[in-house]
Amino acid sequence: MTLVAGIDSSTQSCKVVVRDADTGALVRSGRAVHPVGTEVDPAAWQQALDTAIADAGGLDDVAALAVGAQQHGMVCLDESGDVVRPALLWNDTRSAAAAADLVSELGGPEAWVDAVGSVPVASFTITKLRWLAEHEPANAARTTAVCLPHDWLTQRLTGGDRHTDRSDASGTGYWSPSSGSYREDLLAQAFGRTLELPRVLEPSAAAGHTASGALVAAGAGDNAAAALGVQAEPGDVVVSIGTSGTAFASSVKPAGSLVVNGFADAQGRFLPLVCTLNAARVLDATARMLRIGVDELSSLALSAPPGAGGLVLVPYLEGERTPNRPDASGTLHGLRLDTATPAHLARAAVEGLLCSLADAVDALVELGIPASRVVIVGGGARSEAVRRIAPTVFGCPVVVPEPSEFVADGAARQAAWALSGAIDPPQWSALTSRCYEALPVPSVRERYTYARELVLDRP
Ligand SMILES: Nc1ncnc2c1ncn2[C@@H]1O[C@H](COP(=O)(O)OP(=O)(O)O)[C@@H](O)[C@H]1O
Ligand SMILES: O=C(CO)[C@@H](O)[C@H](O)COP(=O)(O)O
Repeated sequence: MTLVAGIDSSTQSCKVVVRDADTGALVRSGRAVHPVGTEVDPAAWQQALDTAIADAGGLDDVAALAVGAQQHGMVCLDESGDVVRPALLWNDTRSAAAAADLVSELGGPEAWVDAVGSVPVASFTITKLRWLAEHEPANAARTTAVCLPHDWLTQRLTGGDRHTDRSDASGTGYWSPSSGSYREDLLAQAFGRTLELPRVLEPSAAAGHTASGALVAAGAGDNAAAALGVQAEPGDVVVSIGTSGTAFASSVKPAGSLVVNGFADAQGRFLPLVCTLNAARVLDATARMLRIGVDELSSLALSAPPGAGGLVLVPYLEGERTPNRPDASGTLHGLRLDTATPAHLARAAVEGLLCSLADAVDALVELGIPASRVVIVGGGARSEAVRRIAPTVFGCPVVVPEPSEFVADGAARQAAWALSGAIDPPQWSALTSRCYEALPVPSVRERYTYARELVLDRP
C-alpha cells in the first residue's frame, strides 16, 4: 500500500492524517494544539507539527505529503531566512486602518476587485505589511522576504527554495487569480519596496522532498485544501465552521465582489469565498458563559423554540471581517424575563452563528453561484444543534459528511495527485454523509437582520 500524508496547520491546532494513496482510506492520524492569540512565532507551528507527526506514528513510511494551513498570515524573513517577528494571523485586526488606506489609495474597492479579485481587509497579508512598514520600521527594514504559514512549513520540510500555490497566493492581496501573476507594484505601494516572494506552483507540482525522500506537494490554503478533501459536487456550497466561518464553492472562472473574496482553488480553478471572524468559538464562548460543555450547549439549544423567543445573538465577538467591522462587538438583542434562560441563550448562539453564515452564502448566490445544498464541515459541524438548526436558517438541505479532518484530507489527496503525475486528483471513495432537511423558519433571519442593522455601526 502506498501511503500519503496531509497536514492541516490551522488556527487552533495542527492535524496530520496518513491515508492510502489509491483509495483514500484513513490509516492513522495525530494532532497537537497551537498557542492562543493572533500573533504567533512560526516556531510554535513547527513544534506542533513535530508533535502531531509523532502522535500519528511518524511519516517515515509515506511516499508524499502536503501542507494545508490557515491563510493570509504574514511571516517576515530576513536575509538569512530567519523569522523577523511573530507572524500576524488572518484574525489579527490591527491592520484595519492600513487596509482602509490601501483601498482608497488605489481608487476604491472596485479597483482592488479588478486588480486581485478581492477587497483587502485586515486579514490580508498586504495590509499587515503596510502596518509593519508604518509601526515597526526596524522590523520592516530587516525583512527581505515574506511568505505564508503553509509556505513556511513546506520550506521547513524540503529545506529548499520557498514555494506557494495559487490558492494561498490569492489571499495575499498582491497576486492576481485572473492573470496568475504577482502584482509586485501593489506590494511596493503598500510596503515601500518589493520583497522576495515564493514561487507559485501549479496544483499537482512538487515543492521538493523531505530528508527521508518523500515528495512534498505544493500545499494550499486551508479552505482550498478542504474543497479538495470534501469532494463537493456542482451546486454545493461548503460552509466551514472552524475558528473562522467560511462559505465557498468551486468556480470555473474568477469570481469576486466587494464582499466575496475571489480566490483561486487548489485544482486549477477558482474558489469564491466569504469569511467571518466568528464561528465555532461563538459556541465555545457561550458554553463557557453557561459553565457547560459544547455537547450540553447543543442539547440546551435544541430544547428551546426556533427563534429563541425573539432572543438574538449578533456574534461579532472578535470584531468582524464580513461585514467589515473590525471594531464591532457581540450583542444580545430581545432579552425578556421569559427568554433569560440558558436554553434561550444557547439557541440564540447557534442561530446567530448560522445567520451570519447564511449572510455569507447569500453573498455567493448574489454573484450567481448556485447553492442547491450546503455542506457543513469543521469543528462546529460536530454539534447536533448546528446540524439540525442549519436547514431552518439556510433554507435548503444541509449535508454533513461523517466528521473528518477535511483540510488535512485534501492535502493528502493533493500529495497523492502529485505522486501520481495524473492530470486530475485521484477519485477517492465517496464520503458517508447525512442529509438534514427541515422547513425554513424565515422569521429567524428577519429578526437577526433587524438586530444586526441596529448594532452594525456601534463598537
Ligand atoms: N461537538 C462540538 N460542538 C461544537 N463545537 C465543537 C465541537 N467539537 C469541536 N468544536 C469546536 O471546533 C473548533 C475547532 O474546529 P477546527 O475546524 O479544528 O478549527 P480550526 O481549523 O480553525 O483550528 C473549536 O473551537 C472547538 O471547540
Ligand atoms: O482567513 C481565512 C480565509 O480567508 C480563514 O479561513 C483562515 O484560513 C483560517 O482558517 P481556520 O483556521 O478557521 O480553518
